[in-house]
Amino acid sequence: MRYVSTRGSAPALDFAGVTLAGLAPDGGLFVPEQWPRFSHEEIAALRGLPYATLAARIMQPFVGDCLTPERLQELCEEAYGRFAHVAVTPLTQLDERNWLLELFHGPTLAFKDVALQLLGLLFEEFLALEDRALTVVGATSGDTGSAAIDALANRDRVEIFMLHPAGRVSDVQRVQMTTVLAPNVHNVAIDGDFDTAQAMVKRLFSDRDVTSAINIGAVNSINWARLMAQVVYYFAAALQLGAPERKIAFSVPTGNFGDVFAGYVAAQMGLPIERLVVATNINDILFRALSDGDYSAGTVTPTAAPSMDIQVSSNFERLLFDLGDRDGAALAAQMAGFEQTRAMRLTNAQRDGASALFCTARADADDMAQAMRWAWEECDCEAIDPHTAVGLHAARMLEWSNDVPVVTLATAHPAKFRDAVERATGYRPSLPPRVGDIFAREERFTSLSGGYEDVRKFVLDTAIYRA
Ligand SMILES: Cc1ncc(COP(=O)(O)O)c(C=O)c1O
Ligand SMILES: N[C@@H](CCOP(=O)(O)O)C(=O)O
Repeated sequence: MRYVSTRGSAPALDFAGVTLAGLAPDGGLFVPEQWPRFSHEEIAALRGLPYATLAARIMQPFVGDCLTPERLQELCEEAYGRFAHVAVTPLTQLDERNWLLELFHGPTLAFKDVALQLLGLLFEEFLALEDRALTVVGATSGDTGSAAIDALANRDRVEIFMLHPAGRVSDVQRVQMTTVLAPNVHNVAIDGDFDTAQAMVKRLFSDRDVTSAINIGAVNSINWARLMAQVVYYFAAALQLGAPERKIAFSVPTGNFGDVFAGYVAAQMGLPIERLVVATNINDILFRALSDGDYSAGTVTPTAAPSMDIQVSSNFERLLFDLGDRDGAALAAQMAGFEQTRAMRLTNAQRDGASALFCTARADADDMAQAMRWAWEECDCEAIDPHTAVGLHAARMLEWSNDVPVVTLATAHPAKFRDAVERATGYRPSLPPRVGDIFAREERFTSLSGGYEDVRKFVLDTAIYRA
């Protein structure tokens, strides 16, 4: 399998190449040259497999000959062996139509662990083969940071700089990152929001002084391997609910458009998906883009679902590329316009293509609180976090044909956002024992307030590994 850039002018790479490269050198995002496709019979044959085996089967066509099937299976067993639930991503039924897909049984309590536990192992594998080291630079609104740090702390040949927006992550998210004192972990709090941090990270990838000094890599959903691993749980859930004989809908709390794009990939691979609901909070650029073609970034408003406080949704570019006849030059021009003005209109082809599979809904603070209360009061004391609540609100307000099960992705453990859950329901979820005594530990991070130049200097001065 080869991978091409959404902006059309970077050389194609294999799976190991894109895993280590992160962002394409032309500023685009890597996507597979074509979508692998499973037949109805091949999908039916996946039913009942243990999660790690299912993961290896779904991912093998993307990995190609960069890993043998046996080695991929071993890595999946190691990555998913750390999850606290034997099913890895279990389903819970809420009522006759609604289900939750619990994606928070990994070490850091959010769906990011599903991909990042594997990505840490893939880095180690490919870096050893190539005998080199990687300096990962990432941006987080809270969950990617904790999951990536857990996955990479103390690993050989890799170090991580993680930028989080100061004061805009939950207390649990912050200490999950800042109490990891491993020498290869560098936490940075920046002045600004997640979009500012993500823009800095992308800029570092195109800064010649940086790329000639360090081998820069990515753990954000910029990195194709992140999305590939997230495709698996769409299959896992749909197979349990009757696929491929039955169509399933998914409601996905969305910020950077990575998780829901993984659902789109599952559909391209042949999984019968009725609809993908792009559920946003009031930072609603995707809601506006999908409902009336207006992709323009406003300012970020802090909400009770801080991980989705995003206005520039990185992976939307991957969808626009696929819906626009994969014309990299045209998309490069469209994205350059967006980067200058922070606004763009979707073309008719992009809008029509998106509406065939996606629909969208938006949740404000009351909607989120009501969804958390509904789950708690009407569904046998089911505590859900505010991000999941955005998805559940959308799942419940949209109209569905009779026999379609609707699966809301439960993207974080309620204890990660226990203040918001308590405000809505009166119940304060406790942190599971696997998180340990994080509030008793020493915190360490560097605060940088001077913008891009400060961050760049810090990375160059601090990096352990050199290109
Ligand atoms: C808990 C949680 N839910 C939902 C999202 C949104 O996912 P995505 O950015 O892949 O759209 C995030 C952040 O990515 C998150 O951390
Ligand atoms: N919500 C994310 C934002 C970064 O998204 P990513 O999926 O591109 O890594 C976070 O928790 O950091």
